[in-house]
Amino acid sequence: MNDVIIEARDVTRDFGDFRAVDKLNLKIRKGEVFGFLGPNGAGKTTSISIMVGLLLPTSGQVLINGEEVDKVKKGTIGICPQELVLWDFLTCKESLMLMGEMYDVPRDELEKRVEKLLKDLFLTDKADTVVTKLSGGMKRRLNLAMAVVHQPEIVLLDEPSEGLDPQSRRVLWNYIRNLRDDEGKTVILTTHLMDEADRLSDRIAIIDHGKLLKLDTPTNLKKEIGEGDVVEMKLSHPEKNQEVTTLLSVMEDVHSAVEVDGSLNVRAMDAVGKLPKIIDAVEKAGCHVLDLSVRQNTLEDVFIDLTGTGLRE
Ligand SMILES: Nc1ncnc2c1ncn2[C@@H]1O[C@H](COP(=O)(O)OP(=O)(O)OP(=O)(O)O)[C@@H](O)[C@H]1O
Repeated sequence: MNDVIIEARDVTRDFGDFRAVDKLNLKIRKGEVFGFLGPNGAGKTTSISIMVGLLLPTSGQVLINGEEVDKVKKGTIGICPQELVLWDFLTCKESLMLMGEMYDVPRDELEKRVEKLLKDLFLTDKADTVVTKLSGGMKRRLNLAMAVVHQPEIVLLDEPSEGLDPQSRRVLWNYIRNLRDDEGKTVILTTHLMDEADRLSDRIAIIDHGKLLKLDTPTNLKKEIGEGDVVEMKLSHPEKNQEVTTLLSVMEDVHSAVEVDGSLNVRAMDAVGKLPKIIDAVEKAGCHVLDLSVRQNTLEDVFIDLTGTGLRE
């Protein structure tokens, strides 16, 4: 489990004079689900594309199983890109068979594999349906099946939940867990959904503006910013948000107070017990609370703590 399967060393990628990935150093372990979490444009797709050899870095190096990424043998990696790549006029079964043939999967093995994939991804009753007649969620599931038909060691999923309804998302999440638990695959995924990163990943790399800000397990990431709760408030006079934030930041036992998308987020131990004092501070600034909720720390709070802004999604 602790064997390193992919290592990025000082990976940097420029597009003209724009730096999309800035000195990325990380190791992905065999058999883990590794999540890249960051807002749109953070550099997730660029990073993972370099890590699996789809894109060259401007500088730096990527090793897969200790070898330069361009020497890795065909079929080691299965890629499920953000945009669907499907053959419109083939059926689900035909698409999977063709993909398997392209990877030289032996015929009898391939037939069994295709049957299992259709079943695992709830596409059996669509086996003979052409791609153009599938729903968006079915197309996404087929796209994933096509990425893994040849049993790659590493599976790369770029924003796999994009556009999926909650039911399809659950099917997908269970399947991703199965890939790790039953098939021993290493799964790398990108997402800007905190919930998805939290529930699926063994470890998460939080990136923004091309830089790796933090890498740890979801539990450790949340622990690091402190146990406790977050009070979210909307004030009657948003122009006073900054003033109230300053007042709250210096209050005893308040870890932090920041403005996020027009609301105030206050992190504190025993936030409920602190509410009278928090509300008092708001009133002292000459406004009142319009809306208030108390919740536990999430990865978004970790992100805010690291960057001072929300995930913007
Ligand atoms: N081929 C390219 N040419 C120029 N700029 C690019 C190119 N590819 C990516 N970029 C820029 O690099 C930055 C990172 O893009 P990237 O697609 O890696 O982000 P991302 O985190 O995957 O975002 P999203 O969640 O929107 O997919 C963006 O500012 C993007 O505009």
